[in-house]
Amino acid sequence: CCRMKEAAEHNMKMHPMWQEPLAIPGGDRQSPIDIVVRKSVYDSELKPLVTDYDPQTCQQIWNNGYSFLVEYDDTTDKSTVKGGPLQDKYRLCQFHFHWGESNAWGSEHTVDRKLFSAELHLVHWNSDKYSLFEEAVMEENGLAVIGVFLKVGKRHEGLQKLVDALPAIRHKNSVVDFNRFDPACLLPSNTDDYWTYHGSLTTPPLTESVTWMVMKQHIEVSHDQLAVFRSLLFTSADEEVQKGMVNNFRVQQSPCGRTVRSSFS
Ligand SMILES: Cc1cc(=S)c(O)co1
Ligand SMILES: [Zn+2]
Repeated sequence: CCRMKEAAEHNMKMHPMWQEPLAIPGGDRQSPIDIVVRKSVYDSELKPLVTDYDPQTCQQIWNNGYSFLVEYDDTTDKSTVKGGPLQDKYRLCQFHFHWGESNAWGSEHTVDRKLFSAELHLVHWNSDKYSLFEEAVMEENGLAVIGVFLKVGKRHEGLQKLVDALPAIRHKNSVVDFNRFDPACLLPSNTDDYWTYHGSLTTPPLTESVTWMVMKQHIEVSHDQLAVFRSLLFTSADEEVQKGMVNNFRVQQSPCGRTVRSSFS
């Protein structure tokens, strides 16, 4: 809608990270995209996703000036995803969200142009082939990101522990300890139905190393829970002008002829 475009344009001007760089590595498999359901291709070979998360590997939550990240210890294969379109096992390193200033928009991907209020990204890297995230992030099959749409409705009990930690990290570069959080509680009940395609990170360095798995089923969070996301700030405590952390989504990119496959018919 026009208000969303206005917000996105405002962001492009205000925050360097949302200004699209002139040269993008490769540039023909960027994310996010609109998922055109009638153009997606059912692939019966796609298996169910297998996530195996250990809440003990949860370490901290911090505001990186783009979003807030919940970081996991990825020095062992304790929290992983495999199956689905993936040939290898991928280690969870962090999850974060993208959201709008209004419930009317905020997601990065859309489904037949339908916008959701926010989008969760669970970021994993290929630990069968690489030894560090920093290495995997540069490689074609380096990352696997699970995307989950958030819709405003009933309160999400599992999310509340995370929401309660946000006031402590209002400013950019603030961090607090955060333990024993099981990210599986943020997944929809049905993780067998998803769309998958090859794309990129949606924030710099925008590298084209991501196998995306976008869940068909959304999760619900309450208006109040999302309002706490919007109480975060893009800016650090010492900056004279404080900017509310909202509309931290990237504008949609061209599919460039890519096919989105679905795990369901
Ligand atoms: C690694 C990474 C992935 C995504 S999708 C993001 O927004 C930021 O960082
Ligand atoms: Zn993201």
